[in-house]
Amino acid sequence: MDCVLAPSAGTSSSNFVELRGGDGFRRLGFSREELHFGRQSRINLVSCRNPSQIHHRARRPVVLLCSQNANVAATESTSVDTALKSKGKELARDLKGTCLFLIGMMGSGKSTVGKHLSDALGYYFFDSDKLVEQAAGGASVAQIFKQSNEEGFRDAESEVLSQLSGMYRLVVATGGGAVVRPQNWGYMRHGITVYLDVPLDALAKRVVAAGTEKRPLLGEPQREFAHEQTLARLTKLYEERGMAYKNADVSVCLKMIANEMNAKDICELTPSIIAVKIMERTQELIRSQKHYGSPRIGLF
Ligand SMILES: Nc1ncnc2c1ncn2[C@@H]1O[C@H](COP(=O)(O)OP(=O)(O)O)[C@@H](O)[C@H]1O
Ligand SMILES: O=C(O)C1=C[C@@H](OP(=O)(O)O)[C@@H](O)[C@H](O)C1
Repeated sequence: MDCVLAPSAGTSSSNFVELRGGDGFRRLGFSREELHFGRQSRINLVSCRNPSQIHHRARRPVVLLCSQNANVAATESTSVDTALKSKGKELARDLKGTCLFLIGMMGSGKSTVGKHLSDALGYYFFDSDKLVEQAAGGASVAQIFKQSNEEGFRDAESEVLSQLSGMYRLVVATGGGAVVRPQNWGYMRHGITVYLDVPLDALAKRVVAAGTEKRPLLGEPQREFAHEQTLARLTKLYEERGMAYKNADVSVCLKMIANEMNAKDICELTPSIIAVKIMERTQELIRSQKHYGSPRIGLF
């Protein structure tokens, strides 16, 4: 189904989110309650059938894929699938609608793992880069960097995170650099932040394989030195941001998981396995916080 995240027509003070399917809003039957918006949120759900009526500082409405029902490839073993489902049900009960914000370096798997996670939890999945692109009228992240510099991209990213922070039952894949702005932590702290800690060498392999053109901060490496040059860029970025990632509520270190599972390499850790590990660690956090009393769980 498509999801439109956009401010309300004609006013700048109140925003809204609309979920709609190909057959229209009503048919899918989403209600304010089903979308689980916070009462204090600036975002109000309204029913609007014509997104072209929506204006926001002359930007087009944000249209994104909301992949709660997306087909996550069913290529993994039944036991992992079973663990994913049962852990998902358990954790969803504990979370009480609290959102999960995935943070980590480019290529750490925030989007890939996030979709499995949202599927297991029965949550909606949002990719903040995609929202930023939609807000910019469909321009790619690379184009936005060119047109508005990194600062312009970061402003749009903060705006998206600000809007998402008022919602419930979301898994959000943030951009790798979202952690550098303190204000973004204020937004993400409405939910639980989960750091995907992946070795830099593996990140370099993944992003080179996926193509670096979608990630402008990696530049344009020469083909024959793509791995080395990308690794060098990632290492520099990590030196600048590594400490920020450590602020996450939950850290999932792939090397540690591989050790625990006696896996030879982190390559053996499929997105589903990682999603299960994230849910286990998040459940531990919630259960320990219940003991001390957490202001962030159970708002919903
Ligand atoms: N657990 C994994 N094992 C192998 N490849 C992965 C894994 N997670 C992600 N990838 C791959 O790495 C690349 C980057 O993943 P992506 O989810 O886009 O990362 P991010 O959203 O953190 O930038 C993609 O090509 C994806 O298929
Ligand atoms: O690390 C970063 O600063 C960035 C990461 C990218 O997202 P991914 O982490 O999804 O690749 C994207 O937001 C942009 O290219 C900047």
